[in-house]
Order: sequence, then C-alpha cells, then structure tokens
Amino acid sequence: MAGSIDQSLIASTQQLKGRKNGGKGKNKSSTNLKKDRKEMLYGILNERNIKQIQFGVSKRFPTWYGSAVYFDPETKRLGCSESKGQVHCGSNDQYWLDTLFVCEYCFKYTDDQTVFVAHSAACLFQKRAPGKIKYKSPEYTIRRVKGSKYQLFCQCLCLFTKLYLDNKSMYFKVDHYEFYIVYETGSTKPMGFFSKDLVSYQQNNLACILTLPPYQRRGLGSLLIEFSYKLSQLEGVISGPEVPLSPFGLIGYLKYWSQILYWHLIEGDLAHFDKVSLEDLSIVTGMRVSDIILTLKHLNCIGENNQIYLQALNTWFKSHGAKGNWFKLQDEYLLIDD
Ligand SMILES: CC(=O)SCCNC(=O)CCNC(=O)[C@H](O)C(C)(C)COP(=O)(O)OP(=O)(O)OC[C@H]1O[C@@H](n2cnc3c(N)ncnc32)[C@H](O)[C@@H]1OP(=O)(O)O
Repeated sequence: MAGSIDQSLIASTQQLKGRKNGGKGKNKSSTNLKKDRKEMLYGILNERNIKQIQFGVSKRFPTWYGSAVYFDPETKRLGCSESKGQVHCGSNDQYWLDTLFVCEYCFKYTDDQTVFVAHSAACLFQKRAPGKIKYKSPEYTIRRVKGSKYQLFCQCLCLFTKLYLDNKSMYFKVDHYEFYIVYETGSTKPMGFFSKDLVSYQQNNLACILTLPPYQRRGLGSLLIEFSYKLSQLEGVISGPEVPLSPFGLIGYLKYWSQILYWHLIEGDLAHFDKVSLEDLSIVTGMRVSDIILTLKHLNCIGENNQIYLQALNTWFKSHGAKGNWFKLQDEYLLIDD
C-alpha cells in the first residue's frame, strides 16, 4: 500500500524531470515554453489548487498556496494519471483536488483515502524517526536529517512546504541540504523544520523554515531559528537566513532578532559598555550587520551614524512586555559533536 504513495511521488518527479530536460510544447512560442517550463519546475501557481490537507488521521487544515508540482500538468491529476482517488475538479474550478492526504510521519501523499489509511498504520517513520538527534530537552527533540541519505523523505517535506511558503522552490535536489526537524520529545511526529544549504556561498544558516500549521504560535519557529544561529556560531561564522523572507518569516525573525539584541545590550554581556558598535553586536550575537540595522530601524532605536538608542530599546521592550524567557534553547541539551 505504501508503495502506491511512493509511485505517485516518483511519477510526478519523473514528469518534472522530463519537462526540465526538454518537455514537449511542440507548437508553443519559445517565451511561452520558457514560462511553462519555469512554472512546471517551480510549481508556480497564482491560486490555491488543493483545498485542504488531511494530515495524519486526526488533523485537517487548508493550504495557503497553490503548487503544480504534485500534479500531471495535462490531466491535473496527482502524480501518474492512473490514480483511482477523488474525482478531480473541472478545468474551470479553482481546485484541482479537494483533499490531499499526507502522512504526518513521512510526508508521503495520496488522493486515495484507503491507500492513506493503510500507509498510516504501517509507516516506518512512525516507529522510528529519521536522522540523528542534535538537541534533546525534556520538551523538544531536534533531529538532523541529511538530504543525501533520506532523499524521499526530504523531497516530500519540501513539496509539502510549498503549500505554505510561496517564495521557496527547492524540491528534488535535496542532496546538498540538511534538514533540522523538531519533534516533541518521545514523539515521531514532525512539528516543524528548517533546511540548511551545505554549499551556501552567502554562508546562510537557514534556507527555509516551516512550522506545520497545527503547531504554529507555540514558539517552535523561534526555537529553530535560535538553533540555526547556535550551529553557525559553533562553525564560527556570522550568519543569517536566506533572503527574501516571507511575510511570516520577517515577523518571526524581527521578533527573534529584537529579543537577542535587547538581551545583549540591556541584560547581557554588552550591558556595561559605554559605547557599542554594530560590529560588536554582530560578533556577540552572530547576526549579520544588515540584519542588526534592519531590526534596530524596526524598533526605532538607531540614529544617524548608526548610533544605538538604548533608552528607546528599553521603552520598546517594556511596552511589548517580553521580559524573561529569552532563550528557548537550553545549551545543556545540545548534542552537537560533528
Ligand atoms: C528564510 C525563510 O524560510 S522565510 C519563510 C518563513 N516560513 C514561512 O513563511 C512558512 C509559513 N510560516 C511558518 O511556518 C511560521 O509562521 C514561521 C516559521 C514563520 C513561524 O513559526 P512559529 O512556530 O509560528 O513561530 P513562533 O511561535 O516562534 O512565533 C514567533 C513570533 O512570530 C510572530 N508570528 C508568528 N506567526 C504569526 C502570525 N500568524 N501572526 C502574527 N504574528 C505571528 C509573533 O510575533 C510570534 O511571537 P508570539 O507568538 O510570542 O507573538
């Protein structure tokens, strides 16, 4: 049964590769052909085409964005066109599919509920999550999953992510990425992740981050961002996320960066300095100077000549009541030995 889910994915991957390597489009102008290819490759769609996700047996939620990558472009059917699943909407309808069933352990997908139920009961990742534990507190565990080792898992995760993130489009070439996946300690259900490009020329510490919709606004995004900085600091690099950030990415990062800057300037190691430069802040926090400036501007705490207004920073923090609970990550639970 699980094999049927695999076939679905593999079929759509092959179709995509076929397009990338030449496609068909015999009578189309080269501009249209280029546009078609790009859309196929990145799954770009202007509107949502899958109405909702059945995630595991008990969670159901809407998609945020469309993605063509799951589908055969001609039939708009999932993966290969032999699917016996749902009747797909007509070409005038917004939705190509009403419900995509996604395994909450491995992210394999199908449009056939029977296949899904059988797979859910047998999924190997339900018993044992992939990858190596890099952080384990009583509350949360973060595992590093190498794209080169768990290719299908990472590809399925990337495909799923596209439904919640418009501006990132890496699905199949996962070999050069590592994925850091957060679980509740003792559970094998992924709650969120970030990916990291192993050959990032900009030395980004994070390529893409997603907290799965049922688990958002619990501090997991902040935990993962903090972990990404911990990794880059251990590597001895000043770093930050790949840009552009999505609107939610920007909100999340600004909140995290504001807290970090506040802590270092008001409570931490820089609190007793008379004068602090942006470079000092960058060294201490591991943040890029550009991200520090962006954050201080957002907080209205930076003047001409990059002078930092500590009083304004204090006022901002008092009004936002974010005292205490500065760091979500606890160093004693880190398991980073390689
Ligand atoms: C480099 C990149 O990858 S950019 C792409 C970022 N990813 C995405 O846009 C994918 C879809 N979005 C998400 O997955 C999530 O919204 C994330 C990853 C951005 C944040 O994940 P979460 O686990 O919800 O973050 P967390 O709970 O730590 O929230 C951090 C802060 O972000 C802000 N925030 C997060 N979600 C929202 C929201 N829906 N509305 C308003 N503010 C929000 C809040 O300030 C929040 O703090 P608070 O809850 O104390 O007020």
